[in-house]
Amino acid sequence: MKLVLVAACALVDADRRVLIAQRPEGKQLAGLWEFPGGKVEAGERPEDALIRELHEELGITVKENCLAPLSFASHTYETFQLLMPLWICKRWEGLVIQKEHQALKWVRPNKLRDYPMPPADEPLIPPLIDLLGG
Ligand SMILES: Nc1nc2c([nH]c(=O)n2[C@@H]2O[C@H](COP(=O)(O)OP(=O)(O)OP(=O)(O)O)[C@@H](O)[C@H]2O)c(=O)[nH]1
Ligand SMILES: [Mg+2]
Repeated sequence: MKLVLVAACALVDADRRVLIAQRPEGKQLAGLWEFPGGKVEAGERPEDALIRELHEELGITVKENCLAPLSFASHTYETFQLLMPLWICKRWEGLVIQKEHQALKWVRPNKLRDYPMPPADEPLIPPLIDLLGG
């Protein structure tokens, strides 16, 4: 089965809330809430892919030394195997703006389960609660 590598990020604000974004209509898993990020292109470093996606999707500029690895998701979807490292980022340049998603929301980690997320994302919630204290 095809392995798809996706780089994703939990942006964390001063109140220890995490940014989630609602996937656009017409895309796979439309309407579900996800961590910003996207597919790593051929020959691209995952960190570069993430920095690129954060700029495309949210308009922010992130430096690589402001990305810390937190966990990863591995999930078997019907047509592909997803492998998705999740970085955490507390510092960036620019204001977060909604460019490609239906909506953006800052939520405390222990409230993430109130928002329907892709099935791959569930195991990423406990490490966020551990790190950020719920
Ligand atoms: N960004 C992101 N993708 C996720 C998450 N969870 C999850 O299963 N995925 C899956 O990972 C894949 C990457 O999705 P994506 O739509 O963000 O990719 P992309 O930004 O490169 O968009 P594009 O392929 O339309 O250009 C999708 O199949 C998506 O369903 C998540 O939390 N964040
Ligand atoms: Mg994306």
